[in-house]
Amino acid sequence: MDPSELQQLVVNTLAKDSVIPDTRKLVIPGAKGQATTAEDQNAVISALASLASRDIVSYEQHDTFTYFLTAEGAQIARDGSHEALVWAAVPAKGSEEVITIKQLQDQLGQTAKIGQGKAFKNGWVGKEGDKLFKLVSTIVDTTQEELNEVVKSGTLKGGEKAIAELRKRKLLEQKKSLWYSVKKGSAFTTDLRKPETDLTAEMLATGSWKNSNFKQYNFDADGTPTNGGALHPLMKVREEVKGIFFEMGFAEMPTDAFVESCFWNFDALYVPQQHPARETQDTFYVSSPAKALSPPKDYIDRVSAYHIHGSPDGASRGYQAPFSLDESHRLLLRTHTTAVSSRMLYALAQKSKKEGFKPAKLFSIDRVFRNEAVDATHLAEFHQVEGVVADRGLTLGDLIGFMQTFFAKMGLPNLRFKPAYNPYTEPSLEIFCWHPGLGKWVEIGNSGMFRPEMLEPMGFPPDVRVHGWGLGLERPTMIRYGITNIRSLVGHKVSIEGVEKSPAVRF
Ligand SMILES: N[C@@H](Cc1ccccc1)C(=O)O
Repeated sequence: MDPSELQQLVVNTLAKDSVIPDTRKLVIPGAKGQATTAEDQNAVISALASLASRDIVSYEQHDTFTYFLTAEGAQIARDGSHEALVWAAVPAKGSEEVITIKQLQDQLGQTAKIGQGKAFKNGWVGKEGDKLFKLVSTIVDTTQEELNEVVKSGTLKGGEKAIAELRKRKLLEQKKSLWYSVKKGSAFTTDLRKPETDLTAEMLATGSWKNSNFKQYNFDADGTPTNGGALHPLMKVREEVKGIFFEMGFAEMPTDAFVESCFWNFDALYVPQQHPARETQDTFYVSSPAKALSPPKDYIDRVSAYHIHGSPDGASRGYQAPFSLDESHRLLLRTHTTAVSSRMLYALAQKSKKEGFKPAKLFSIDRVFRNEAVDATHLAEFHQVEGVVADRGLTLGDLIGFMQTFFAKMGLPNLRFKPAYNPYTEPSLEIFCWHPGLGKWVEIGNSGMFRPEMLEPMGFPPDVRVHGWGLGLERPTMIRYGITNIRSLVGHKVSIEGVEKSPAVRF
């Protein structure tokens, strides 16, 4: 039967009778008698499930065991039980006819063997010597009757014990079958047309809207996700960090030049030309173009003099090592954002010569490059956050105070500092924060007071001090999002879906 016809039959029956106590009794118009068989219940349940999903009906499932005959059972139902066949084969008492056990076995074979015992036990058959005779003139073959009842009704009125007995004798087999009782649902209707979801121009024109069944609005439905762009988690954290800098009165430095000269990346920062960090294992050098544009001549001369001899007043002795202009003009991928700070501080110093010194608070957040072995926590390119403050008479206390405020705003109120070495700062401090998740102090950044050997050649007034700090963007982001392998944050293994679903960050 067609599934939609079956659905219609169900609702029509409910409209008439208000309940269907047993779906096995559903009557199909035109067909006679019991309409749906045990097998039909599969079609019934799919029709009911579909109606119930629209609240048109509700139903309950029930189960019943039905029974059918084995081949031997079917034979007995037709011919009679073995014991009845034995009884039928032996003569009445006192008859002329005589049959011995042996003759009975020749005549009935297996049946004689199986049936004899029961025929004796039932008191149907007796024995004189080896001759058999009937003890009663009529018998009731219960086994045959029961089996025929099963054929007719699928079960036995005699109940479980009788059924168990027949199953033990392997005359019956049992099958579990399901059936259902059905009631009207909260949205009961006999109109099963699929509800319309759109009101069309055609419906209005033809007037068919008047008789249409419209689907209800579902105000609880989730909207379709919008197909817009999504910010990468790193960029979300960057926005938050930027917010902190702006809140603290910092201006953003331009960080668009990934390629820098050795001069701005190292020399201007008083990093000795013989420093191991300049070696190719740490720095990506650029081969083409081979040479950077020259920085202002007087400035490079002063930088060179400080590198070789130190300050004119003798307070610094410099590195007492050669300074190569060729080395200065090499190009590289910047290894830290302090390359940007050096350009900006130089520009600030030039401006103060003309206009007088004005304090400055500058920050940058952008990409840097290091020729490092890539592993779960290191990439060859990553992001640095850097803050630089220039003012008259700044002290180490100002730097520490600034960092405490800054990191507290990032949700890291617990800081510790450890003396460290940077060629361009003295003193230098490594920054550690307490990581409650890991239960230990983790290093998050590096900081210090920029050296006079760096600031004096730039041309700052002598009492101007500059301090700064830098940190990676990746580590706080990974901690924030619970990411343990950096390659699931950056690179070709990043899941776009993960990026789209990553929540916004609020420190
Ligand atoms: N440039 C340093 C960070 C730093 C910035 C400013 C001052 C001191 C240190 C680094 O790469 O780790």
